[in-house]
Amino acid sequence: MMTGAKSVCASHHGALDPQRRTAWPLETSPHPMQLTISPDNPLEWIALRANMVPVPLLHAQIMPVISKAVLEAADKGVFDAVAEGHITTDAIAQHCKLNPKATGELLGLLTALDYFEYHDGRFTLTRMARKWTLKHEPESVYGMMLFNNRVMWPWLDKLGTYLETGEGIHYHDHLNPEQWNYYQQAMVAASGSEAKEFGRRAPVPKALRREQRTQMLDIGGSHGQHSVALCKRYAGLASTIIDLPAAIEQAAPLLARLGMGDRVRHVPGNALTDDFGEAQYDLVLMSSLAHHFTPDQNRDVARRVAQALKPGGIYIVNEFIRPETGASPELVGSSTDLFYGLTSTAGNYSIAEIQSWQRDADLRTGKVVTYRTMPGRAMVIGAKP
Ligand SMILES: C[S@@+](CC[C@H](N)C(=O)[O-])C[C@H]1O[C@@H](n2cnc3c(N)ncnc32)[C@H](O)[C@@H]1O
Repeated sequence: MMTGAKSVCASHHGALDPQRRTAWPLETSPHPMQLTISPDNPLEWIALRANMVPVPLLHAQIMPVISKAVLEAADKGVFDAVAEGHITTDAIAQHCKLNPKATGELLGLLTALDYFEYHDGRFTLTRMARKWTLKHEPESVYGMMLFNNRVMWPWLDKLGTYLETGEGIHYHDHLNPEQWNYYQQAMVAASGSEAKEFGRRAPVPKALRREQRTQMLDIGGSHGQHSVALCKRYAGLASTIIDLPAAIEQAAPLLARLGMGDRVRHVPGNALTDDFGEAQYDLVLMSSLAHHFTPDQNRDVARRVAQALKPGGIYIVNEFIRPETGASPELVGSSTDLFYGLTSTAGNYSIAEIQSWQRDADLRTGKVVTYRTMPGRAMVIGAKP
């Protein structure tokens, strides 16, 4: 049935569509991974093509409910309750201190969304839910769900004002310590699987393979997962993470549990004003921070990074990429663009824009690595001659 939430699904041509259980041939892929409305039969396909389906109703009525339901389920411990063996509606409601009728409604929606399977009055977690929603699973996005539910959700109310004024909320300026903690936990959750791919596929200067002692600077590096991934791959590499003091207060224990000791260390600072030094780093990474800065600020960061790089060193801007308006739809890049506008007044940038900051800093550009596990993200590389 196309008109249900079940039809609003992520499909990846080339992967298994989770709702339809259909393998799509790789070579038919016109776009990267997309959130789409996916008809279940030829009649629905025709109805969709004939514009008989009220698509905006799905966006306006179904999607907000889906998002909030998933966030509340995580926050109320519903996924973990099922993992711990509370598998009937009443047992889940009792364990999570929820109303049984309301819990039944929530579980129905989450089952339609493929978080649960349901047989004979019992719920079990699907493979997808087990990997991504549980509090203590290594790649879980639980931290992001908590942050989005407790800190970010009220920000969305301000989207109308942002659209009128163009002025975002600049959350880095006024989070309280508890919110900083949710934020840093969210960053761990958001970048856990990405950091693995970054560690495997990030282009590195030859020095990292050849020399015994090499240095990395990780600007806005927070939890340090990207630094750790590279340091595990290159035994001679050590990394300095510069981040805001309030972030480091919360991120320090998150980095400590990765067990890298002094090889990956935090230094409090401000990327907008600090001098990064002179010819001292082989590699500089700035991951998911350019979208909080204006073009001029990013150009200035690139200039100071270029100064701080050794000859042959590289600067990786790891970012969500803003798709050109009218290009193939890419929901991750375009929705995060609006979201970072709302939250920081800045937003995403195109690859060409990022490369222009690097070229203005006399770095050589050309290489761009897109992620296989995350649409809309790329490493944009500038190299110091
Ligand atoms: C979106 S998070 C990205 C974290 C990490 N690099 C990643 O990719 O997962 C942005 C980080 O930049 C930090 N940050 C924001 N403004 C900064 C500034 N002016 N100087 C240094 N760090 C900053 C934040 O505290 C936060 O830890």
